[in-house]
Amino acid sequence: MHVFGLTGGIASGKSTVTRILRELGAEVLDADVIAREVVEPGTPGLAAVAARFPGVVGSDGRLDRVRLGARVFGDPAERAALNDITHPLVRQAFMDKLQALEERGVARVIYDVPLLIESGMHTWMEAVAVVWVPRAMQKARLMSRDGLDSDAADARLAAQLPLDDKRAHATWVIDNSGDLASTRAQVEAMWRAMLARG
Ligand SMILES: CC(C)(COP(=O)(O)OP(=O)(O)OC[C@H]1O[C@@H](n2cnc3c(N)ncnc32)[C@H](O)[C@@H]1O)[C@@H](O)C(=O)NCCC(=O)NCCS
Ligand SMILES: Nc1ncnc2c1ncn2[C@@H]1O[C@H](COP(=O)(O)OP(=O)(O)OP(=O)(O)O)[C@@H](O)[C@H]1O
Repeated sequence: MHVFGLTGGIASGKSTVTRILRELGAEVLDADVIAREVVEPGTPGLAAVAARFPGVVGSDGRLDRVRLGARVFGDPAERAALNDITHPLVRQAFMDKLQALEERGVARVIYDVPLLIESGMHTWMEAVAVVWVPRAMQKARLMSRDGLDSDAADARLAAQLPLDDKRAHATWVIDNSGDLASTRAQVEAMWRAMLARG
């Protein structure tokens, strides 16, 4: 099975690229979705997060993501503590899903991971796609999509390697600074290249 990594930065356009890939018939696994599954109510993941970060589970038994985000995005040590809990769980769940897809005979899988390069997981991938935009555009899209002020956007951007550094690891760079038609054309070319690998 071919396993390709897809990454970018917050609000760089990974979801947009993923949507196009799925339309083309690609099987895409999303680390943000898996990261939510491993902290669903009743999971060992949520128990571990709750033990390390008191007060982040609401009265409904669900993770209060806004409160936890406020604790970790501006604080590298707290973020590292959260990553130490969640990342091994996300990795294991990804491996389980990959195995299930392999058993179904799926030939290629794309794994969408915001922190692919920060976590070193890009080295497991056959090839890597980076969804890139200039930093000022990334910040503007982040502020407008999530309703963040400038400081909150900067805190989230500072929690990730800059896109200009990530693109150095890319087999394919998708430049998402143009219109959606331009992005679509690049994604279609990349998908053809993935198919051509057999
Ligand atoms: C801190 C949490 C609760 C904030 O939740 P929220 O709903 O606001 O954001 P969401 O999960 O949708 O993430 C949005 C984006 O934030 C960035 N991000 C998320 N977690 C991290 C992190 N630990 N470090 C740096 N950036 C991160 C990613 O670009 C992600 O796409 C949540 O992101 C979380 O539990 N993070 C830890 C798990 C993780 O590392 N996930 C990333 C994929 S492995
Ligand atoms: N080519 C484009 N032109 C204009 N706006 C765009 C383009 N691509 C994405 N956007 C907008 O930018 C924002 C970020 O895009 P998207 O949600 O796809 O990013 P993402 O990388 O998946 O972000 P995250 O990892 O934070 O979920 C969205 O509001 C989206 O509608």
